[in-house]
Amino acid sequence: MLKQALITILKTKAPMNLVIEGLSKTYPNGTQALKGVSLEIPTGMFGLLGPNGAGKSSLMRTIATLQDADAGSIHLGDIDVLNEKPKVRQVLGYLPQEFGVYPRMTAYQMLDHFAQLKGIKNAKERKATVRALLEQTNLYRERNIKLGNYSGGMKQRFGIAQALLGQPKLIIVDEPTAGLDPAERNRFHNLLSEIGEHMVVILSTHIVEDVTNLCRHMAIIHKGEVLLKGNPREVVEAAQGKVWKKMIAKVELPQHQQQYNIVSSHLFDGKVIVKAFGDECPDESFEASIPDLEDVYFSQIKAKEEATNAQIPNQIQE
Ligand SMILES: Nc1ncnc2c1ncn2[C@@H]1O[C@H](COP(=O)(O)OP(=O)(O)OP(=O)(O)O)[C@@H](O)[C@H]1O
Repeated sequence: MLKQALITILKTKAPMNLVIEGLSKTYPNGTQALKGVSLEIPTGMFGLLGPNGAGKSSLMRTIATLQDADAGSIHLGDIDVLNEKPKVRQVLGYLPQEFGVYPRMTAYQMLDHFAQLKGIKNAKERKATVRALLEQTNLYRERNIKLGNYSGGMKQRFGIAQALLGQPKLIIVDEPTAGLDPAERNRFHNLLSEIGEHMVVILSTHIVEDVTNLCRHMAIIHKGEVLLKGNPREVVEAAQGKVWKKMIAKVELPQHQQQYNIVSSHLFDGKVIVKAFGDECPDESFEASIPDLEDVYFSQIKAKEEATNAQIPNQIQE
């Protein structure tokens, strides 16, 4: 019975792609949060990577039918997301950035309540579904603990359990691992990757490691624009021979930032390792470094920042 319920939860008919085309959004205060975003997101884990304020939540909320766009389209399979909101809500599981729970209810009571709201009326079916989800998210043993006493990681796993109710075809998780300790993060990663085998899972995050570890496809977004998209491994391969590193004293950092295209700096053993990005080795004081996704991410963000800053004087002249 339990196994059957789990299979039912995870079963999807045909794989569904999420296709976003030319999506734009400007808030009433004039902030342009999305500027013509286009993405094709297949079944599996998709990482949407960007710093704070990049536009990730705006995009997630629009896909989750919680806010409207000014222009563009979103299709999930044959569902027109912007114009068929009730249909989307039937196949959507959403774990928002701020996920509120009733602290005095136990996980079991709350999930049972959510299951009723999702329309699972049959008590026997609901019991099996709730149990299967608590098992899957590794919370069954803690099912009778009040949610107010859950740790951050347990709350996030509970958030996934509620998002999985109703056999979703699309799961959206917004910044889910912020604030989790390494063990909890690891557990959460395992859970997400298991789910990602069966449906479209969009993971919005500013934590590069989450995307490296989990995602088959990704995009980097900043200032409302998609800067790069692809497979994380291929994206990193394309940066081979372009990352250069050097160890310096802390006091030398400002001068290096001025002189070279430094994309990141990490403290190491009381010193600083700086990394520069470029086709040529900056000079003989640098050595070649094996690139990783963080190098690519920082170089993209920096290039975008510089391009935006370079535009400002032109705008003033006009
Ligand atoms: N309701 C709103 N009204 C006005 N501006 C908004 C609103 N929501 C977001 N913004 C602005 O839109 C831009 C994108 O914000 P968004 O929350 O989508 O980014 P984010 O990548 O999710 O960042 P964070 O991780 O900090 O939430 C930011 O400049 C933000 O200040």
